[in-house]
Amino acid sequence: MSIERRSFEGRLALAKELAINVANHINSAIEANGIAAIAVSGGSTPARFFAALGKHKDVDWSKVIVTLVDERWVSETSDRSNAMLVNERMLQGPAAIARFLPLYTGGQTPDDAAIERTNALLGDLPRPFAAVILGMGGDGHTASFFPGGNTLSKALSAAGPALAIEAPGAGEPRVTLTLPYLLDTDALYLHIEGEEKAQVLETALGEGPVEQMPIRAVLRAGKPVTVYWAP
Ligand SMILES: O=C1O[C@H](COP(=O)(O)O)[C@@H](O)[C@H](O)[C@H]1O
Repeated sequence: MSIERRSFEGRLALAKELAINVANHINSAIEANGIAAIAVSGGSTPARFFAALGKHKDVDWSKVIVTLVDERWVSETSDRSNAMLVNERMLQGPAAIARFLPLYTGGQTPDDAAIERTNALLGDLPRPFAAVILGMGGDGHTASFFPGGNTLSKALSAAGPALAIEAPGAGEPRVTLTLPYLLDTDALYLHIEGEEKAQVLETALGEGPVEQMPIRAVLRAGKPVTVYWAP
């Protein structure tokens, strides 16, 4: 495992520092390739980080593509939508001109046709990502790699880009980028907050099956991961 840990006294300080680092990765990718893509997580944790990143005036946001590592299969007007969080918190001010590629592409369920639409959209992404920022749930899921996921094994091994997944703890059906697709990135971060998640990470770093705590697939992939944590 190649894991660097960075701990902060407060969540705002973490958000600002993570935003500086991600902005630097974006700028390096733009300098090298003229364009940069990042994949971000949803849920509740990234809100402060999104706000901090979106304020960066040193980024040429017209050359940035933002997508999600995973999405709940709900419309962008739902308060469960990860896209809504990105739009409301990050894609404001300087970052409003960035291009956003959603994973939810309409319809009741992420059936084959819907995932085909998602994958067609993702075809516009430059590779590798400039940065991928993962989160983690209290059950050890990351992206939508949930314990008990009906397509978990494929999600952890397929080239991707995206596939549908359902799991008892996931709420709605979901779409997730696959692990190999996410690992094709210049920089990989895991952003977690709170004592409970610190404990979950400790457990995940120990021995045990990936199926029980799918975050282990990331931690064991051999790709350097920087963990950002604040209480
Ligand atoms: O459902 C999800 O949960 C995880 C963790 O979210 P948090 O609310 O505990 O921060 C998130 O990383 C993932 O993107 C999201 O879809």
